[in-house]
Amino acid sequence: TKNCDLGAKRSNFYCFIKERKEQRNVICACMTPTRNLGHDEFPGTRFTESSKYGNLSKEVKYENDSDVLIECRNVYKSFGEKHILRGVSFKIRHGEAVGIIGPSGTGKSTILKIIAGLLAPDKGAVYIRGKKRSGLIGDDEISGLRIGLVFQSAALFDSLTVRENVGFLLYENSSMSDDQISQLVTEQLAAVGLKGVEERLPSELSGGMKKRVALARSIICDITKESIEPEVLLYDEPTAGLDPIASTVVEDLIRSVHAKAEDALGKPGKIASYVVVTHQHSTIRRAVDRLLFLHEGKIVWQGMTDEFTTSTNPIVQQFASGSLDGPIRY
Ligand SMILES: Nc1ncnc2c1ncn2[C@@H]1O[C@H](COP(=O)(O)OP(=O)(O)OP(=O)(O)O)[C@@H](O)[C@H]1O
Repeated sequence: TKNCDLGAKRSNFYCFIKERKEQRNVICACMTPTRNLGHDEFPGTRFTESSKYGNLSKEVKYENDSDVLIECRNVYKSFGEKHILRGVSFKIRHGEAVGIIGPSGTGKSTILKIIAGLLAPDKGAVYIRGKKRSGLIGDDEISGLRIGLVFQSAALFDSLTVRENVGFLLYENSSMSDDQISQLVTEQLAAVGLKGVEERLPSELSGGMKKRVALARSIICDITKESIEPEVLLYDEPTAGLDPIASTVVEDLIRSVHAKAEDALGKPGKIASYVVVTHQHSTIRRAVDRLLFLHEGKIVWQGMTDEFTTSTNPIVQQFASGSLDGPIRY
């Protein structure tokens, strides 16, 4: 593939992009704003208790909702007879780094897809900056908040080079020249610690490198636009299948592209908030600040990361210890 005629390849590339229009929306989607937001300070918090697990579940209450970017309100989702989500409610605020944890098959990936607009809830709604989303993501819902979904598998296009994968949205959507896109791709790759891999195919990368390429693809944006919307990134098990050191690299990268941190080039990160679905304790400890525990279709516990290991909630204790004894049954 690398040696084929560039023109033909580029032409195939655009055909490919056209065919993959649905998938483009998977990578990054845009929605309409209702409020003017943009600070990193958190309002004061207090805790209230509520759930069928008695006084062991915490719900964080904030003084106001002016910094809420995404809200899931009473979301239900079934697949046939399987009732997966049964009234899931939570908010993602500007500046937050949130983890969603819970047993396998409880609907963590499903909730990310609903937030990203790839699946519609059966009941309940997703609010983007206070505005109820009417349907799935569409091309006409552009401006205000970008939502990127980084798949567990990295979901790179096998027949495209790293450069084409990372620049995918810009080749299709922006008025940037090829040279500009190329330069930006190189910069974004450097921001996730990758150099000299632009012309490689995904099959020539390790699992960890693929995840980093997927991350570069999710943070790239059209720099010629006058205003660039804040972005929320959704990571679906970003460290699954990686060795402990490669996991640490990815966890630090996730932190580094956050607006509160600096990327590998020392520039402030661009991601306003992010949500990570994970099973890995290292990712919970290193990459997120607040946790939501999904079980039996609902958020049954939420708290700060440091409360995860000290919680007396039997579900959290069982999950943290990996014990077979407890309320979670397989
Ligand atoms: N498109 C679909 N059609 C039918 N069933 C689905 C679909 N998507 C998900 N499911 C089912 O919904 C349940 C929840 O799936 P989901 O992938 O959201 O769980 P999860 O909590 O992310 O699991 P894991 O931790 O194992 O990745 C599973 O039983 C899955 O088989």
